[in-house]
Amino acid sequence: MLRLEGLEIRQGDFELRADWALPDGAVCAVMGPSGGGKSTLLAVIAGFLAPTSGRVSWNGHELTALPPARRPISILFQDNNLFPHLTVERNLALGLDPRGRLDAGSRQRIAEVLDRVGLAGMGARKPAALSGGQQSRAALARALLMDRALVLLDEPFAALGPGLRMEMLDLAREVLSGEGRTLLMVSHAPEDAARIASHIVLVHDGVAATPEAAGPLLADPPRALRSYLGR
Ligand SMILES: Nc1ncnc2c1ncn2[C@@H]1O[C@H](COP(=O)(O)OP(=O)(O)OP(=O)(O)O)[C@@H](O)[C@H]1O
Repeated sequence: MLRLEGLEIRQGDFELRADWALPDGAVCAVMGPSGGGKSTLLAVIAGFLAPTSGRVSWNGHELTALPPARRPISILFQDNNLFPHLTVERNLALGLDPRGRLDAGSRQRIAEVLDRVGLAGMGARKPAALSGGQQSRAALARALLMDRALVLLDEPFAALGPGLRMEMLDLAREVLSGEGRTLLMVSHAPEDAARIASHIVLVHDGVAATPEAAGPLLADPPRALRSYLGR
């Protein structure tokens, strides 16, 4: 279980607090106005930014002082973070091993996940030879190979058209949250949350609020969420 205890983040004039836990297996959308602190919250959970005070823990183990690579977390951001000079297979190998070594076993596992995300046979291509949607699939495959219990997604599919975005959200839920992993996803689009989220964290006015069940919250949004949703 992801737990944020007495978390405080300060950057210049900006302040954000959070104090909650997220149930295992949740697909949680992080929503709120621009500049509210959604990406900052994910950066602290991932370990790219240290909080001013408070703790981040996973299943009772404190993560606050651990570097990103030692946290049980994989990350999927909008630019996909695929290395342009490496083949898809090599890019994925980096999800298995920091040096990206390839042996028969890793080749087999990579072929399996490529198949699972609909990219069978495309391992030898470089990212530039893939469409935007296929690049998103490759990044998803790498997150899947990393096999970490918590997956952070920061608007991973924002550059895709609406139909393809929904397809990728469905695929992300299907392949990433299938084995009890917890997903935390920043999104600007309420339809993304309505599509896959079990929970919503509303980030506004300096607070990342306790996760709430997505269905009731979207059906009867509080004022802060209403104005964000444009209702
Ligand atoms: N290094 C920094 N120093 C001071 N303030 C910063 C720094 N980095 C970010 N901020 C501020 O922190 C606040 C939160 O930014 P953040 O990117 O987390 O918001 P967001 O909710 O993800 O926004 P958006 O939806 O526009 O992506 C913003 O007001 C931003 O200006």
